[in-house]
Amino acid sequence: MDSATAAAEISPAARLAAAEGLVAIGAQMHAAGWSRATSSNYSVRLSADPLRLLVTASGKHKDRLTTDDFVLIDESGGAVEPDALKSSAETMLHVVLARDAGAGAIVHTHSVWGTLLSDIHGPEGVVTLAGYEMLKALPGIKTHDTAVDIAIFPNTQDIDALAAELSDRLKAGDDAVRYGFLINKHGLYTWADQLDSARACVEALEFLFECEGRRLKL
Ligand SMILES: CSC[C@@H](O)[C@@H](O)C(=O)COP(=O)(O)O
Ligand SMILES: [Zn+2]
Repeated sequence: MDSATAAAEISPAARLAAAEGLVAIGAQMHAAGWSRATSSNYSVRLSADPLRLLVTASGKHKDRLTTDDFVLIDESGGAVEPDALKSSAETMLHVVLARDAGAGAIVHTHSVWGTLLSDIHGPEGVVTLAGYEMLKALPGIKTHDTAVDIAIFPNTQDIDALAAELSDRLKAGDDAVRYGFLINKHGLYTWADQLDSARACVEALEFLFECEGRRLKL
């Protein structure tokens, strides 16, 4: 067995722990109203080199995930194991985030406030979140006295094209894709080194989207 093959072998215990964490995230995101009607996808990176990600299978209700509802994928977005379920339609976004942003866990949500804000600010291609204490829940932010740009990409069913555009912006060090990004009238992607930290990022960003949305309404 060569070293790459050996490194690609994922221990059943690590895979099960990741799946259990993702099942719990699904229940939480659904309960919050951010993953309704089979929307959303989530992943955990189990190996960086070679890349191995455990990603949700496509079309699953996120409040009823089981540890069998995940697919182990490689750097091409293909399933590693035979007879695997079909992985998320948005698998390539997870691959790019794990590869080019160094994400250890990725969470995609479809909240009402994120969807509305992505529409309202869609023409500018960015929504700016400024001055909120909750910004300190994002990695590395130590004060409310700051502003975070969240990029808004046009929605598309061509996920390979979106993944390529995202990759270019991550490699260019674009600040608007540092903490997450929105897709127009679609939803949020955010990530962190661990699933628990990614959960904090989702909760913070969704809170901030709701603040911005309600502020506009008021
Ligand atoms: C229910 S529509 C949402 C989908 O089109 C997609 O955006 C999504 O988030 C879930 O797709 P999936 O293939 O199940 O990962
Ligand atoms: Zn989606």
